[in-house]
Amino acid sequence: MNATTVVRATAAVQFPLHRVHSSGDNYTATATVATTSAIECRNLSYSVRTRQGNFVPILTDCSLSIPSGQFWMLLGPNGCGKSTLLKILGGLLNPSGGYLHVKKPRSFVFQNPDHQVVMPTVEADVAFGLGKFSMANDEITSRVAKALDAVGMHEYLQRPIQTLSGGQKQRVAIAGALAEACKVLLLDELTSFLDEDDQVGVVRAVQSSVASSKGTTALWVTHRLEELEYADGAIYMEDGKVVLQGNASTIKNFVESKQASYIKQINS
Ligand SMILES: Nc1ncnc2c1ncn2[C@@H]1O[C@H](COP(=O)(O)OP(=O)(O)OP(=O)(O)O)[C@@H](O)[C@H]1O
Repeated sequence: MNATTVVRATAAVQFPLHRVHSSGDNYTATATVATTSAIECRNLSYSVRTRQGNFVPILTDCSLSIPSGQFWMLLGPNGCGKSTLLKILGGLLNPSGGYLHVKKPRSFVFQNPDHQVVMPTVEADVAFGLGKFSMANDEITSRVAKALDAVGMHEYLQRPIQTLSGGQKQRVAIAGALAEACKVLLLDELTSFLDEDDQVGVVRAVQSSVASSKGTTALWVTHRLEELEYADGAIYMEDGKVVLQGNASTIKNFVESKQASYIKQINS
């Protein structure tokens, strides 16, 4: 059964979740849970093994649920585990334990667009990922046009990649993921190398792409509280754990009050 089709048709459906065994990379489906979420984690953990053979926990007991068709943000202090969690959601790392469900296809957009935008022109780059599907040229042209339109880059179709700004390259990378009709878009601190105009442009491009899509869900890692105004919801992490998830204003208030009490503490 195609999970995405079911989500569009009904409210509460069953998705297979995966039980992850700590000893290896094999995922064995052992449980099902009723959910309409695009992303669902239960008690997810991730450890790394040191040279001495000890396991160091990076993520502990992380549980979260992100509804389909929404734009969410993942926040927390440096080193709390945001990128690690995002990589697990993107299938780039295997968790050590817990339950995980992520709708597919899913795409990961990296912090540095030069690692992802590889073709000579904008058009060729956005079409690049479609090469793996057997798709008619008309369909490729139409998907590339729609994806570039969604990120406000349609007029750059024939532009050589090396003439683009950092923010424009980020948008081309996002368009590549949208052209492949990804259901989940995972974006790792895209705005950290951009100037203020580009930061706002990229976050708005993701917000409008999600809003105009048929059920694409985006999770955006950021340090910038001001970006929360574009989000439907957010997750706050500390020390490898999910501390809170909720609507964007709840998370903003929570982080601001933490910051205020920290400042009060160091000034006292
Ligand atoms: N392979 C690894 N070996 C050892 N430690 C690791 C490894 N991968 C991640 N870590 C540690 O796990 C913690 C979480 O890292 P991660 O990059 O996920 O944090 P982050 O919240 O994304 O940080 P930042 O906001 O600074 O980018 C850090 O302390 C990091 O040093």
